[in-house]
Amino acid sequence: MNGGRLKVDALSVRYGGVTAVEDLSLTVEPGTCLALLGANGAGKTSTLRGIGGLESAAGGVWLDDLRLDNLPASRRARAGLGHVLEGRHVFKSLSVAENLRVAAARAARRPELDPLDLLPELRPMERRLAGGLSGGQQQMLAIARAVAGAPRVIMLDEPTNGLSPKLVGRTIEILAGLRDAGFAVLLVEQRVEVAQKLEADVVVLRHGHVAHRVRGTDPDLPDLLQAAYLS
Ligand SMILES: Nc1ncnc2c1ncn2[C@@H]1O[C@H](COP(=O)(O)OP(=O)(O)OP(=O)(O)O)[C@@H](O)[C@H]1O
Repeated sequence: MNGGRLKVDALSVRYGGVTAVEDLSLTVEPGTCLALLGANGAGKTSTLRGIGGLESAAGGVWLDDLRLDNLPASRRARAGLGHVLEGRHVFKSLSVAENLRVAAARAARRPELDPLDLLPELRPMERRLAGGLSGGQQQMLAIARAVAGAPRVIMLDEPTNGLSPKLVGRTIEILAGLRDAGFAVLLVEQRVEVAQKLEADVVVLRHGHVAHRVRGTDPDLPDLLQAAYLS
């Protein structure tokens, strides 16, 4: 079984005097997708970074019964919290295959899902340097690296950012594949269509607070988002 339940209780993230996220609680069940939507600066990235241990945060974070919030980021990752950071983090001077090997070497167990089965388009590129791949291909590799790390929950920060419409569609398929493989998927997005097509649970953030909790399939979602973006 790939997935685990991610539970976040009363998360707050502050940068000096700036409160980026306050009192945010959410749960992502295995085999489901939750999308955090909201305007620029609403606190989406800070939420993922707080959960992942990349920013200091108050509040509780659990993966099933294991409490993570007192662990450093590396231990959270080994416990099964995968994190695809904003901006295609890959080792540019290593090949695709080496990128995957490094990620697998850090993992606490073997992944049940072979990343190249999820992303077969990377197979012909295994020997190429990651730095020579297109932006979209690097984004696919970043997702593959997270899967190679044998996660149980996968967090992704704007995985469709800067992609062509065709690759946005492919990314949605890949995210659906992760969800259907049983992972709990926590996604930060700017594109409402991604949440809609994935039939995700949606949390709309506004100024670091939850403005709405709706289903991605809710026909009111675009209007709610517009109101949240304008206020
Ligand atoms: N390292 C930092 N230092 C100080 N303030 C920060 C830092 N990172 C983010 N912030 C502030 O925290 C708030 C939330 O930022 P965050 O990046 O989490 O929002 P976001 O919803 O992900 O935005 P975007 O869609 O633009 O990426 C903003 O006011 C931002 O200016």
